[in-house]
Amino acid sequence: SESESGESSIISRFQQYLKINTAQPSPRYEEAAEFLISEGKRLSLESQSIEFVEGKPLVLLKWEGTKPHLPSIFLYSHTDVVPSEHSKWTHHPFSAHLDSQGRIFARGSQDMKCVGMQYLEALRRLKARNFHPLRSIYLAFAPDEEIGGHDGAEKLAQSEIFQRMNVGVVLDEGLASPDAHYRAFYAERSPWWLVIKAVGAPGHGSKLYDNSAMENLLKSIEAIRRFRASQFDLIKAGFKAEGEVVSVNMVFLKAGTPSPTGFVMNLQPSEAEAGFDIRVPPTADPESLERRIAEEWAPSSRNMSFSFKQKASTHSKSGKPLLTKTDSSNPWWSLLENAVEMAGSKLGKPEVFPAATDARYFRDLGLPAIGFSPMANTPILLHDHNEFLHKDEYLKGIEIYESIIKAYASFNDHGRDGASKDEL
Ligand SMILES: CSCC[C@H](NC(C)=O)C(=O)O
Ligand SMILES: [Zn+2]
Ligand SMILES: [Zn+2]
Repeated sequence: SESESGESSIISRFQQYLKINTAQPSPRYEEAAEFLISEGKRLSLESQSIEFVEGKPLVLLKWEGTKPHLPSIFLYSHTDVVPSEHSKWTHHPFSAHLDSQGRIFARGSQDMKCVGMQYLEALRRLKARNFHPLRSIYLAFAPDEEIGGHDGAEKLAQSEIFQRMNVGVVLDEGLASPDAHYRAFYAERSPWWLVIKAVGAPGHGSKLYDNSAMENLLKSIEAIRRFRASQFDLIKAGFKAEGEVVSVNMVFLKAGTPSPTGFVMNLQPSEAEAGFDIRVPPTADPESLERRIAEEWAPSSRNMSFSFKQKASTHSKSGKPLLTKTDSSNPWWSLLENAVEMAGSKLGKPEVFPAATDARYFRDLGLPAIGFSPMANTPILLHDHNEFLHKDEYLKGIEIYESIIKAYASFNDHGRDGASKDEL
């Protein structure tokens, strides 16, 4: 109806979703699921709420195609958001405040409640225009992306439900673009969360001797910093994009002998630890990085050991790097590019997502997955204070998805995309 398709009701539905506090570590998943299912029903979509893990519903909506045997279109989003420091925001992060400039402030406005609602709004428009998809369209609203996706996307990807969906292509989140081009991601860097530990003889704080735990750890930190600088230099010189180098950042340091007043100042401790968030692009050689860690960063010859808190693989089980093709062998990429152009916009150069998204679970199955959040002319504010999205960008994004979904759901290459599944 006119009232449902008007700008103010579109924005108010977005605000309604944003106001549901789904922040980790205790997201209100039930409330979000209830809202999404009722929205799905208003659009006459088939809906189900799946609890792979109790209390963590994943909402799955379906618009059946007229050729339901063709591989389906899978529109993915996560419902959880990261926590926020309320006092540092100009508007409360769950108020979804619309300011006089048209900006909507909320945690999740960019990451990624915008995308989830834009999918729904695009379907609403397609239905209003009497569009009939050839391929079935699935929408998933999944829990727990922000804490690794193990109880959400990972379980879905491994489920029989997912197999039966016969997915041909996956859309998941991307990043905002400060310029007029939209960004699209064909791969992502794999997180390796490394902890290195040094041990050494304790001793008097005044004594110079070799092989103390602190000295051993510092040698590693120096080597790691040199490597970090070499990678960062490639970006600074313009040779590589952010997602194309190995990033290493120290995220904790743990050493010293505690005392009631702080730390004991004249004792060299016998243990010292440091943690690093490392991100490995799919084009890097993971074995050479592993060797570097074992031989230079945590060599047992220097009384060091290491472990991983997380070590996502850069390659599939069959040994292929986890990346979605962007050349002519992947029709979904050019369909996306064309659909964005049809809607009057442009895509930038294909990129590697610098962090991790749930798309990795679907690429791991051999499926083409594209990271795309239609936010142009927008500062990148995911996980930041005062995350916002301008309402005009949000509305434009709906048109973009309308164009993409129409192209994807109408694409008929006579079943060949099903056969090429293994090639990503
Ligand atoms: C390994 S699960 C953590 C996922 C998180 N994703 C984003 C987009 O911030 C990250 O890359 O740290
Ligand atoms: Zn996200
Ligand atoms: Zn996030």
